[in-house]
Amino acid sequence: MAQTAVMGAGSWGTAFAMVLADAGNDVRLWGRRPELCETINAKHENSDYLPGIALPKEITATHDPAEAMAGAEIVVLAVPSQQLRDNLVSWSEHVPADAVIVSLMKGVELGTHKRMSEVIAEITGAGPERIAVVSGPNLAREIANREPAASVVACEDQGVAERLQKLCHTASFRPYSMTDVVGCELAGTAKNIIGLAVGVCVGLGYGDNTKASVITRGLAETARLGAAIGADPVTFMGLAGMGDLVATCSSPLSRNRTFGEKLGQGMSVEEVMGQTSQVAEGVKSCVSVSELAKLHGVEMPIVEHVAALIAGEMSPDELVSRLISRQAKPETV
Ligand SMILES: NC(=O)C1=CN([C@@H]2O[C@H](COP(=O)(O)OP(=O)(O)OC[C@H]3O[C@@H](n4cnc5c(N)ncnc54)[C@H](O)[C@@H]3O)[C@@H](O)[C@H]2O)C=CC1
Ligand SMILES: O=C(CO)COP(=O)(O)O
Repeated sequence: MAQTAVMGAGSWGTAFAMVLADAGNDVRLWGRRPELCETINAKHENSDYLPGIALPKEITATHDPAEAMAGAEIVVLAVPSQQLRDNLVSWSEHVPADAVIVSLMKGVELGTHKRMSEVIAEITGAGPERIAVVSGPNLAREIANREPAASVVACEDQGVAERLQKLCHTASFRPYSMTDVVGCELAGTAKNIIGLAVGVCVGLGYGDNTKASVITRGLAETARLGAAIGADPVTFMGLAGMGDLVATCSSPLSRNRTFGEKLGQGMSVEEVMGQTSQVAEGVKSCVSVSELAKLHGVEMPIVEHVAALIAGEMSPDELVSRLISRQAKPETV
């Protein structure tokens, strides 16, 4: 068992802190707002993000990053992807030199096109044997309700992945280990964008054939970019790929799918933003992933159309009709 720090007390940071505590670890949860930390410590509940869920007593919250990470063997990062860089710059002096840094985030940075593990390596100087990713079909509320689910722990060092796997294996959470960090991160990021597209179709009133078509072709274009950036193609068939895509695209709990659904119903991006208190990563990552694909000469039509929709360059109806009327071709990845 280990001393762990979870940096980010939103829905997934808190739910994953529960997983770590259930697995027998000591958990310090860093929260941005002191008053939320006080409530968590006093009431053992994160009333803002997971209301009604009793947190294990082993979780203590703090607003002080130095206190959160003091002596931590495992540092878990759970803030919105576009906010990671700024936070990590201010936290890096407190990250213990030998701690394994675990990303829960599912996004690609705007401007740099870097995956979160690349941002972590750049800012902390940690080598690949100290950087890991957890990703899979893990909607925070279901995990916090201790509904059974599987996930993937990826680290280039298989031994480190296996250690983390043991540290977060509980009676309801079953992690698998793997070494494909690139594939895991890309799959997690792209599924948010495909989830937005599926949500748009749901909002327009389309049914399961449409959803399944977008999911399947979404996975194909994700795997295409994966092949270009060095991912293992098998990852896209696994929990971080197909698994997470199905969970996100099927569930009303998904913020990305819900965001898309509201767009499909006719709301503007600004209107939906105004109603959304939690992060829908695909809204930003559609731009960075679309640019990354272009840099690698890879076509990602669904991602590109979602980026155009978010930029206000096309309507939900146009998104669907333009994708359907693309030139006919063989079904290849
Ligand atoms: N919620 C879920 O079901 C899952 C989320 N994820 C990923 O985990 C990451 C975190 O997501 P959630 O916890 O769900 O998001 P959230 O929106 O529920 O919470 C985000 C947390 O980051 C904090 N935050 C926001 N802006 C910040 C800033 N500028 N500086 C520092 N902290 C800031 C918020 O106060 C909050 O504590 C995302 O990349 C998401 O895609 C991954 C798997 C499941
Ligand atoms: O990543 C998730 C489930 O695995 C959560 O999806 P949303 O961010 O769309 O809610």
